[in-house]
Amino acid sequence: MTSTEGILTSARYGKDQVRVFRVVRNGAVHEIVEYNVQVLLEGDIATSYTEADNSVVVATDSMKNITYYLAKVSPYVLTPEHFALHLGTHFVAKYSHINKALVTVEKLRWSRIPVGVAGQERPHPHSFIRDGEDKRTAAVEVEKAVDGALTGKVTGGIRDLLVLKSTGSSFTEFVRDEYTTLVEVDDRVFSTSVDLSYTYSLFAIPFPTDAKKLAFEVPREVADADAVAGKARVATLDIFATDNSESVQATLFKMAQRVVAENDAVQTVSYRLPNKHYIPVDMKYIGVDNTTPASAEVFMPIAAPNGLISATISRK
Ligand SMILES: O=c1[nH]c(=O)c2[nH]c(=O)[nH]c2[nH]1
Repeated sequence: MTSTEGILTSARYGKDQVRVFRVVRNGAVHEIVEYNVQVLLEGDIATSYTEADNSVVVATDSMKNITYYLAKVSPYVLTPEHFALHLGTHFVAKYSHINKALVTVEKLRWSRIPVGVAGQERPHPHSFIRDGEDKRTAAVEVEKAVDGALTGKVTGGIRDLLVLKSTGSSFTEFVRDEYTTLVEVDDRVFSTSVDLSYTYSLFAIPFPTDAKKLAFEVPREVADADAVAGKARVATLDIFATDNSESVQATLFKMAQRVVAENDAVQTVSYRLPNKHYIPVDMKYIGVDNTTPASAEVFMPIAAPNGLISATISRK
């Protein structure tokens, strides 16, 4: 017997971890991207849950097929934000009962291999190296209003950007009370795995005149997504490396300020920074000093627990 004790209050479904590799051949010089794509749809799909009505279900297998098809035909495939927007727009334009598409694209690193003798290397036209485990991310929402008007919301970002500095970080003058055991340090190891996301302002998307033709043009609000992503990564690394950090919080704020300052299109910047602790090993038992900031040379990297510092900085 079907229970009527509960009601469906929200529903979305789709395909996760669609792995896509695309090569664009410009003569001998190839451009490549490797993506992990997630597509989730919302709309008039309640009966698929409540009445086993599959007539409203676009199969997640079809969503996977559409992802590969657009990877083949979209002129925007090389930029994660643009590809995600094209995909999202296609879903809501093609299926009248779908009113929201949430598409995330995670871009894996593949950089050109520098070839030649050391010091005089040149980027190879079609050979690449995974030069980092960090991923560029794009999260897009395309929403269709009841009158058919489309709006787009785009969030770009980075995740898993692992960094460490062996000095230029202190932590002092925090609350001291009966629970405090942490000692103040004017020099410490600072390591984090950067998780960054930044939002663009909401924009209108012209309704594709012929969904079959996949009509889509990149809105000007997100036209510079590649440049923004590049500047955000450089700013993050530059501030991390050069800031005389007084805390993860203070360094985070400087990073975010710079991303806002350098990118007119960016409205809010959020960082989530785990503080990956490195504890100086106590060697007093063997008569060796390794615990003061000046003497500490051997550290124990601690997997858990970690601090977790996050904040959102919004354009004034
Ligand atoms: O930069 C830091 N911020 C904190 O909030 C904190 N708390 C802590 O124990 N160590 C640190 N370091």
